[in-house]
Amino acid sequence: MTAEHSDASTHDTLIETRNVSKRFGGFLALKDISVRIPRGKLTSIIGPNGAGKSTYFNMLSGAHTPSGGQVIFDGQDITGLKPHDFAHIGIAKSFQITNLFPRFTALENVRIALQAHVSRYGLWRKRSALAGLEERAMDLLRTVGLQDRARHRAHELAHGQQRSLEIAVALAADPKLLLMDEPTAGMSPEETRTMMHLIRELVEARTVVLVEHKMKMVMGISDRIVVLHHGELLAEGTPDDIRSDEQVKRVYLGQGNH
Ligand SMILES: Nc1ncnc2c1ncn2[C@@H]1O[C@H](COP(=O)(O)OP(=O)(O)OP(=O)(O)O)[C@@H](O)[C@H]1O
Repeated sequence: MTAEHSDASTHDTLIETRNVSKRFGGFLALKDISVRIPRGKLTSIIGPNGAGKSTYFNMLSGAHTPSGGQVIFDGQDITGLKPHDFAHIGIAKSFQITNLFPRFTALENVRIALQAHVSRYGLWRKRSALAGLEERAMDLLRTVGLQDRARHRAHELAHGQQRSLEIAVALAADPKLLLMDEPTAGMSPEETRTMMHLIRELVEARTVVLVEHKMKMVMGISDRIVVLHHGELLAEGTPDDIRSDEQVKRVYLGQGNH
């Protein structure tokens, strides 16, 4: 199924790439990718190794500037904006690489992130904005299921809990779009289940895009799936569309991860 044939055009689009390409020297890593990511849904980007998933993710997060094409967010052309501007307009990302302060408690990590968000907008002048930070930090810890770990230092938390804490830190900026790069990487089956459940809960209030290797996992929780292959858009649609797509079957056949 291609972008033209999908029903994505009937959704309310939050972010969209129009004919986006990315060149690294002489190598074209992404070719004319046109995709609409619907608001309030979970969209997963999948594809075999080297398909261009990370490159595409980096386009959505602002880490890379497209070599061609446009990125439209909430109706505005944001192509070429600086990475920190992406954060300002409501795009947050949660990485595999930890960005926590390991010796600070879980609560302190989230409070610092909230404080950074509040001061960025000059809201610190309002005393009420600062006064509520601790409570809001606790609320965010509750959202990610870490309320019982608030006073634990980040480095004392289990791997899965650290990933959940990173999500709380990302949510501190109250993003419209949350981008997640392999949120269950290195997790135990139990931690993976908890994280999948959390991601589904997050989608109730915002738009989430994730890049994931685990095909089974994304099939179970995603509203929409984008499949990349050799830098091209191979297929796009609901998990059922993707499961029955002949081209996708061919690409994944024999890989043992479907
Ligand atoms: N900075 C770069 N310079 C040169 N080539 C790059 C760069 N980043 C990515 N590539 C190439 O672009 C292609 C797509 O890479 P990308 O990391 O986006 O794929 P991926 O689908 O995320 O792969 P994986 O599943 O292995 O992480 C690969 O062939 C990679 O070698």
